[in-house]
Amino acid sequence: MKHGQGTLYYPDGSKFEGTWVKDVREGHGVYAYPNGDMYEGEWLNHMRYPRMLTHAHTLFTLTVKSHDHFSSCCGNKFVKTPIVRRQTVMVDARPQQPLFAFGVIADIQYADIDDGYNFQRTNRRYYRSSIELLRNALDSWSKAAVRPGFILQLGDLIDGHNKLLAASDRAVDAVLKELCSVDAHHVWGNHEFYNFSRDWLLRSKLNSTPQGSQKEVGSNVYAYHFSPYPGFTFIVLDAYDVALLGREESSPGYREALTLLRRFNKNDNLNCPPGVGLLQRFVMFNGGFSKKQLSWLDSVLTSTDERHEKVTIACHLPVHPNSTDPLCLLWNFDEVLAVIRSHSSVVCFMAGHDHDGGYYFDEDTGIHHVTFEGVIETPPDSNAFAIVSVYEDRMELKGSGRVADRVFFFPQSCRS
Ligand SMILES: Nc1ccn([C@@H]2O[C@H](COP(=O)(O)OP(=O)(O)OC[C@H](O)CO)[C@@H](O)[C@H]2O)c(=O)n1
Repeated sequence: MKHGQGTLYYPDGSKFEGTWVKDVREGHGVYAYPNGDMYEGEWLNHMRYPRMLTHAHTLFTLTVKSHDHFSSCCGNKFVKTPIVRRQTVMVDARPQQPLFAFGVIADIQYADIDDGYNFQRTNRRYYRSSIELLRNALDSWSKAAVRPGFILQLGDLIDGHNKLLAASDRAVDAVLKELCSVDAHHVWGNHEFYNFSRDWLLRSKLNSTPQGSQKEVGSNVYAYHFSPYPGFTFIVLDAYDVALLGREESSPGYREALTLLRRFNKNDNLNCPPGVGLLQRFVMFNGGFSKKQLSWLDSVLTSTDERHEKVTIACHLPVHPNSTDPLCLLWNFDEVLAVIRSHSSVVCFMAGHDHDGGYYFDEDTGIHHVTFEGVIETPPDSNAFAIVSVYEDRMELKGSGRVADRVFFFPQSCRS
């Protein structure tokens, strides 16, 4: 057990040098990240306390007791130092400032065409005004007290109708022009593949993979992770890794997808859902993850667990059956749920695709599954976007228009 003063070297190259209480970072310490960033300050329950104050009336105190010494180590790098001390940590009791904030928006599906309807003709689609709603979202984000450091764009940026009108390039340029003032992380949805080939997308501005992590999962899978703030990781997943959309008919991914789809869907039109319940997900406009991507996700989460980070996953397709209409569920949702359930660091799974939105809190794991309402089915006098303010212990999602406000407290498992 790590207890007292010592240094822990993490497998990814980061290190924490400071005080431990029963395997938990508590008291004073320095965390050095592999990229050279460092944080020196107070720690409590594994988390940083950057809001140390000097104004007595705003403080309450927490007493951290340290005693004994280290008796185990990671590798052979621990310094075994006997230590007995009591430390008082002062914590700000005033309303807190978020550590950082980010914006979220889903299914803009812009096209310069008149309004239409979804396939079932139950919901109106506002193709032309969706770009106006994006402008309103950008305006709101730019005026936020803590401006979003980045935007999660959850896929289906432009609508498939553009392809039929030979307007794909024009439409995507128009929307990306609006987004040029922000750092957008783009997720790919089915409408990306109606408009563009996977090769084109990988070479385009819709590939927001940060430099350096390009080849992590393999050149043909669009998945990456980034850390906008120490202790927080975001993972972008490729929901059309195993799919008919965007894969060459001769490719293994296409053949694997066709075999899977044909097993469950006997309809001539593979976009027509088979059966009822969860079987409905086996349609051509959905997709799934390859073993390769799942194993990459597993390895990223092993690393974030070890660092006691909080992870948010962004993906076009929802993966929890209680957070979406089953028609919109990822094909192998059960396999990805098994992976994220086997780790402690995931706090939130954000998706789009189901324009009606959805939400489910998985009590077993403490993971919040949020499916964002689609801009495309949002009337021009409303909107569908969010700003998420991130604190040490929670994320506060402030929704606009059809998106509801929510608070996601981080599960104890990623705090200890
Ligand atoms: N029963 C159905 C449903 C759809 N199709 C065809 O499938 C393609 C994709 O449908 P679409 O509604 O455009 O996909 P979105 O990603 O915009 O929306 C997903 C969810 O439905 C939103 O709630 C399209 O070509 C449809 O015509 C079908 O054949 N049979």
